[in-house]
Amino acid sequence: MSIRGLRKSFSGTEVVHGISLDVPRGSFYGIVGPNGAGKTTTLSMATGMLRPDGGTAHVAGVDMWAQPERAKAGLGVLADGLRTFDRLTGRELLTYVGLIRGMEADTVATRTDSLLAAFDLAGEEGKLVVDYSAGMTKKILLASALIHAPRLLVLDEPLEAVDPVSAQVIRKILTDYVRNGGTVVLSSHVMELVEGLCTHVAIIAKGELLAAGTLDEVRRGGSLVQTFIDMVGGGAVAEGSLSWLES
Ligand SMILES: Nc1ncnc2c1ncn2[C@@H]1O[C@H](COP(=O)(O)OP(=O)(O)OP(=O)(O)O)[C@@H](O)[C@H]1O
Repeated sequence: MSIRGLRKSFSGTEVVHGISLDVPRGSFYGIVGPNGAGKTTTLSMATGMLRPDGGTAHVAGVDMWAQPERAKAGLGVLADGLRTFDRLTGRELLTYVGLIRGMEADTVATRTDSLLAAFDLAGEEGKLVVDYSAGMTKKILLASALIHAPRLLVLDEPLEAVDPVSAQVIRKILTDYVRNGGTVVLSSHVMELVEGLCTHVAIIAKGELLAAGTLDEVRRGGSLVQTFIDMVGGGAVAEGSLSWLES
């Protein structure tokens, strides 16, 4: 994936100021940044969900906004807060997503079985997605992003609200996926996760790219948390400003 000069304004205020980033094929790319930095906005523009005000995004050489159908064919997306067809059961949702991707019904059925089992949702398959917990919803949406076997996965906060056992399962699925030639881009606030999983990392703050490269290039011998805090700046609470909280 390659993005060049992506910009976006909401109500006249620019929140992404021309971000460019190259994600090498086969990399596991972590995007980190403080709340409101512009990670979701940037990933939404790169994956064809939010029209940029300027700039371009290419997936496997295909221009996302000029040829969205072609660009999206090899892409799986887990968006943050995106609504889904939640009046379907987990099995129905996976079947629906597989069929609208143009896959054969037999293949959809086989992959649905294996995804429900892999994400430990097989026992819940009769439940409507609207009644799923936050972590279960994350898992079924991740399964939906995988059913057409994309070569690139873009995941916004894939482990948020997920229990430790499921998180371990998701980590293993993603690591195997990259080992077998896939490319993953994920945003996260959890530095340990990014340091443990990712080969590359980008730090975004206030709508700008502060650093990008391999994990070692970015953290330069230190920890990612320290690099992040040094670049983004600390968030000290002024002494006494919450004194009313003290008993
Ligand atoms: N639809 C919208 N309308 C108005 N402002 C928006 C909209 N979407 C995002 N913003 C603003 O754009 C900025 C960047 O938001 P974004 O969600 O991209 O940040 P983020 O880095 O993903 O944050 P977080 O880590 O908290 O999820 C924020 O100031 C946010 O309020």
